[in-house]
Amino acid sequence: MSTNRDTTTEEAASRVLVLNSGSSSVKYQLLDMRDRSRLATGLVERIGESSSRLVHTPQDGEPRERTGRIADHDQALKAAAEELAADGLGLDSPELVAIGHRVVHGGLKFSEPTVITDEVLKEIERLVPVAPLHNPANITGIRTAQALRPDLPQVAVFDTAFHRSMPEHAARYAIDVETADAHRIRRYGFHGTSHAYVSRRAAELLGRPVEELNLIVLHLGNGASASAVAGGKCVDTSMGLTPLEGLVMGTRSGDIDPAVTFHLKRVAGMSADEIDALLNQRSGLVGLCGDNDMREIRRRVDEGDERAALAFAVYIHRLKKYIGAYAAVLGRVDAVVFTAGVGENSAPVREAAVAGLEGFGLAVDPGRNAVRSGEPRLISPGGARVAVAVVPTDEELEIARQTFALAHN
Ligand SMILES: Nc1ncnc2c1ncn2[C@@H]1O[C@H](COP(=O)(O)OP(=O)(O)O)[C@@H](O)[C@H]1O
Ligand SMILES: CC(=O)OP(=O)(O)O
Ligand SMILES: [Mg+2]
Repeated sequence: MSTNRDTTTEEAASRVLVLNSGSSSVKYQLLDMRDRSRLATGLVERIGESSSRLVHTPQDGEPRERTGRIADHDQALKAAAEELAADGLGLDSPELVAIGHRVVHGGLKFSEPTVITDEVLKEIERLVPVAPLHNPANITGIRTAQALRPDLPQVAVFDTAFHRSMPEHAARYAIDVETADAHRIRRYGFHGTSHAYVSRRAAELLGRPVEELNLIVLHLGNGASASAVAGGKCVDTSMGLTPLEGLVMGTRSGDIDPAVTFHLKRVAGMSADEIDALLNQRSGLVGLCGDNDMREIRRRVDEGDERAALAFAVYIHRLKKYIGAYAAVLGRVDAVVFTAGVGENSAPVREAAVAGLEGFGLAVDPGRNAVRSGEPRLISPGGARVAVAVVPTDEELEIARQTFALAHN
């Protein structure tokens, strides 16, 4: 009898809550892993400001909105828990099997999803200086979730994990080896959950095993990174020790001459913290033109705004350089894949990124590129040597999948 009941309970317990805590936002999703359906999704934005906003969307209902100051990530998560409870999906449910957390920096230790122990949490804390915008928020999310459900496994899924396969020559900076090793200075890479998921989905779209494919994946969100993926494994990626290196982003500079920092210190008298804030928060698209939303930038470009046009041109030029670099790293490219907010939605970015790269076998069909869809799709012309694709990312589903698999073992 009791065995039967246990089995039933185990079968019923199939829900995973996923938390993706960013510097000023929390995205959350409650998924039922039997059919991977989303029972509820939500977003808390502008945490810490007076204009905070929570939007909660139940599976079969209308979105509900709360406005007014949400002081920190702890309050944000508690507000999300209240919204879930209002739908009968409270965190006290016995059907919840685990909580999965996106953790941005996993350093050298973590290359797999990991059940969070005190020791694991200490290591995530130790890595705060190399992910100052992200790890502190991830830690608060973990602590609040632990307090709400101390009995449940809490699982960390690391942005860095997928990139641990990078060969040493791609992960090393060309600086003194002893200094680098003493301070664990190397290239870690981020957005790995997205790069891995999108690579697999791109292979499905192309109808070929991922093991046979060489892909360039362009994750263009507010943070942005490019990866060279050979046979499903990352061989190079544009972010480094921190998520500051590489592409031009919403507020981050991406690649600059490291001497710019000494120059700002010596000549402009700026402190390390001031330079950090400049490069992470007041650079990139926002630094170049005052806006970081690609929709707004394109609107301004279309109206003839010169600063927006320059920002767009700098963004595209950097993107092209990485496409070219990764074509060289891979030797042969089967597909270039666009993903994340900008990559999935901005036809002008995709068109401009590939323009002039016919010599690499790259082209975009204007009709296909103009299609708006939530589905993976090809945007290259029929018969093109290299496929160009749009593949929506789903970091939350991937985190849920990995969390569920680990909680069941
Ligand atoms: N329709 C659109 N056209 C162009 N850009 C868009 C569109 N929708 C969203 N974006 C861009 O996507 C960005 C957010 O991407 P997202 O992947 O959600 O970022 P993050 O996860 O880093 O917050 C926004 O800053 C905006 O520039
Ligand atoms: C690592 C990183 O840049 O993440 P996000 O794009 O969420 O800021
Ligand atoms: Mg993102």
